[in-house]
Amino acid sequence: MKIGIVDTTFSRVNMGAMAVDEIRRHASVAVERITVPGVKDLPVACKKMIEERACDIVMALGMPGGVDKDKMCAHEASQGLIKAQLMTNTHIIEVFVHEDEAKNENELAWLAERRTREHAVNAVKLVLYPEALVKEAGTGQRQGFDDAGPARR
Ligand SMILES: Cc1nc2c(=O)[nH]c(=O)nc-2n(C[C@H](O)[C@H](O)[C@H](O)CO)c1C
Repeated sequence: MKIGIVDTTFSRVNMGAMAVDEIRRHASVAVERITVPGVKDLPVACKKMIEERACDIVMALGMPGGVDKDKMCAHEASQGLIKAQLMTNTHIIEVFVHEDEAKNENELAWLAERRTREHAVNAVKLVLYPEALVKEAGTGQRQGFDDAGPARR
């Protein structure tokens, strides 16, 4: 079992290091990591992780900036990641933390760490313990900010 981690230098938080650390806390698996400049470089890097480095799942970690051009880049990157998943029949967990989700630098760093770590656990569950995710179905999980919880009537 091997998990790939791809992150970016554009990000203001070392999301890759956090992902590796969290995976190590939950599973004894091989981890491959590479860093690319920005989110639009993630799709091909993730595809290479799957096809050339035999990863069973990959985390794509990125931080889109707050201006319209950044949001466009993030959307394009997202589409590339979906395409890479379909081409390889392999999950790529997209972990994007938009700079404007946070009200200040402190919250940005906190949010990036929490979302990265929670999605790292999701990646481990997807490949090693898929039944654990079935148990969480419909529970309104969120990665980063608080869970929404199940809707009640
Ligand atoms: C405008 C822009 N915005 C972002 C961003 O918000 N977040 C990010 O990670 N990368 C951005 N980039 C860089 C591109 O993703 C990519 O790295 C370059 O176009 C080189 O391929 C660009 C060019």
